[in-house]
Amino acid sequence: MSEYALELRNVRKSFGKSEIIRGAELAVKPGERVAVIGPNGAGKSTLFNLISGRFHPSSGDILLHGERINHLKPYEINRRGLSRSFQVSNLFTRLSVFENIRCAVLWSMGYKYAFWKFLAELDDANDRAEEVLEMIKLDKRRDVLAMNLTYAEARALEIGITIAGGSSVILLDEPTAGMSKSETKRFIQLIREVTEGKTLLTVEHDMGVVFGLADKIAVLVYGEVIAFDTPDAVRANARVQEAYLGSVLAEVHA
Ligand SMILES: Nc1ncnc2c1ncn2[C@@H]1O[C@H](COP(=O)(O)OP(=O)(O)OP(=O)(O)O)[C@@H](O)[C@H]1O
Repeated sequence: MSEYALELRNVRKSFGKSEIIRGAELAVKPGERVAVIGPNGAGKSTLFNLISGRFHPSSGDILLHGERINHLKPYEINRRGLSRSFQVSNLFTRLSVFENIRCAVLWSMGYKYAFWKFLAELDDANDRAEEVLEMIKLDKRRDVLAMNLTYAEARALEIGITIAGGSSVILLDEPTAGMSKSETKRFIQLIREVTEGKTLLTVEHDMGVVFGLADKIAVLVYGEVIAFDTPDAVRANARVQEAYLGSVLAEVHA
């Protein structure tokens, strides 16, 4: 077993002639919470798409628990224990909160339309769905249709769907985007709770969230990880100050 939950080794990705990811390196230990930050267009979303299998690297390796996942499809990577947050628009809006979670649980159990298997597993799926509802604090909203949730509740449901299958590596793309300050604060706490003991990667622009949530920060600039360290070390890193964080921190302080 590898020492790392997730590893990127000299990962490159080009679209046509433009190289967007240029030799990215990252080694995340099990249980670490990592925020990926960087200027607009640095390649953060592309990196997430590479890790979750939506894109394949042009070269280099991506390893999940020591196993190469470069050429696997998203669902194959998911089956190996990596789960990426779906956007709110991917919720089943006409299903209840409970049913949304149960779908995610059944999917993770490998339910493949076999009715006998479905019946045998339904009790387990129901129990797990109830457990997840409590974790995301939507148990009192269990029968509400997803389309009738508030924005923050819908984002909590999205997190619930992401963690429902028990994946050990979780990718969240700007989990607090669009939330008010007080919602954001509560949500950071929720994310901390539901990802306890798991490996977490987030893409984040909000520095309050980054410093509130992350054990480590990966700074991506022009498709390269120029720093990967604790928040304090990254804050003090001259190269990061120069390339990115200096201006962002000045803004935050202002
Ligand atoms: N499928 C694609 N085909 C061509 N170019 C792409 C594709 N996906 C992303 N790019 C380009 O890659 C670059 C990096 O985009 P990406 O969305 O990964 O950056 P980002 O760091 O997530 O940016 P932001 O912070 O603004 O969301 C951009 O110049 C973008 O136009």
